[in-house]
Amino acid sequence: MTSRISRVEVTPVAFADPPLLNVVGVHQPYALRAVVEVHTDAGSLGLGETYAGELHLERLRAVGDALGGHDPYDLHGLRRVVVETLGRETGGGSDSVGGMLAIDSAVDQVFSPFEVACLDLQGRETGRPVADLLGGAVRDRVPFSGYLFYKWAAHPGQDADEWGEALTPEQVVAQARRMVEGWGFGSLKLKGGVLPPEQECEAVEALAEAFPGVPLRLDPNCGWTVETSLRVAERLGGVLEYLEDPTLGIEGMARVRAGTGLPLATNMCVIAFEHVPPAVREGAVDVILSDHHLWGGLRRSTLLAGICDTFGMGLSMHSNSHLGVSLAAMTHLAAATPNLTYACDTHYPWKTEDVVVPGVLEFVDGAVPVPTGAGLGVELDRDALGRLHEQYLSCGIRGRADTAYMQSIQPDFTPNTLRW
Ligand SMILES: O=C([O-])C(=O)C[C@H](O)[C@@H](O)C(=O)[O-]
Repeated sequence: MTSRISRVEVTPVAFADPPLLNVVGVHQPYALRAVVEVHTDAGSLGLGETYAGELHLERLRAVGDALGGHDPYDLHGLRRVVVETLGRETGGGSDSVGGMLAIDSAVDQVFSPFEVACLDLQGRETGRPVADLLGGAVRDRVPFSGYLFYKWAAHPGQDADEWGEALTPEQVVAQARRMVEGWGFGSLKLKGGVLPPEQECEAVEALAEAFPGVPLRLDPNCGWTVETSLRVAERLGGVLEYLEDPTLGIEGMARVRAGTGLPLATNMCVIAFEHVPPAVREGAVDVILSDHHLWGGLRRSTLLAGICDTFGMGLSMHSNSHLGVSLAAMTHLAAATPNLTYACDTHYPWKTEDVVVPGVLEFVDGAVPVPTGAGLGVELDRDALGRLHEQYLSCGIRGRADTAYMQSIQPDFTPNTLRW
């Protein structure tokens, strides 16, 4: 008998997050995620993880309510349920709302954790890892990049965290050393857009000197004008493997790319399939950072990989603060993506709490061995899930607000987008 979805649980959680600085402000003391559980009448379970802003949670719950009786192997039907449910909610009708990027991208973001959960469930029922359901693993370990941030020593009113302050090139190098020694990362990415570009160039040059031969990336999240981007590209041309989102928009990125031989990467001007044709036409980017949370799940991310292959573009992977269910999904996806040409981003080393039972997702030489168990290969730690849910209820944070949080500390702060 075919199993049917009998129950969906959506549990928002909050986990401690250090004061990591970026172009729009600083991370709040807690990052939010939602854990999605899909249960069937046959007693099977599948897990997904996603963002946990309030509107997103509402949408997840609405879809969860609509999924009773659905076949967890029918992923096209699952997408139809998401489209119909969100369409009802917004007054829009179907997936072909074209130019309405907001609803298109909401469909992808809401669909993603349910698709991951259904694939996890299918894998558990068939005894196969999720990578096998995506075409099979082409690698048994997935390399990740050490993700460096400028940061304060502590959130206001708290004791210094174990990482300490990182505002100078020396402190950034010390942070990198800790990442490399602790996790074995073989490439490093610095989140920029925080300090004037000359200072960020000095930090990258210090990294190059401290870690000769290690591929480096700098990502100012559109903090710079085209002219500044070109100046930085010239200065760091011999040091970076790619420069990520130096400036705003497809047109701006195309102008930078026309003036430099340094590869340009993005997770900001190409974040949906409809952005690919103009980006290709304009010659805006060399590398796309995929993200299954944003691009509509694991199978659509493999579609994106095919498109990158077709157009000779490189493929890397983006991350936001996340927990173990997401890391497992990212790892299976990367394992089953032959043309993943760069080490993936991950925020994982920055978290001190998780919802999965430890032991499966251990970094070895900067890579995560692909879990070999059925499905995603990770199990929920129900005590931890309960604890982090309580933390969500008590922390008062209900959405990501890096700028507002920064302004509560530095009232005259405005985002650094195109500042320099
Ligand atoms: O590569 C990126 O743009 C990111 O990783 C986005 C994240 O939100 C990052 O900026 C952060 O965690 O502050």
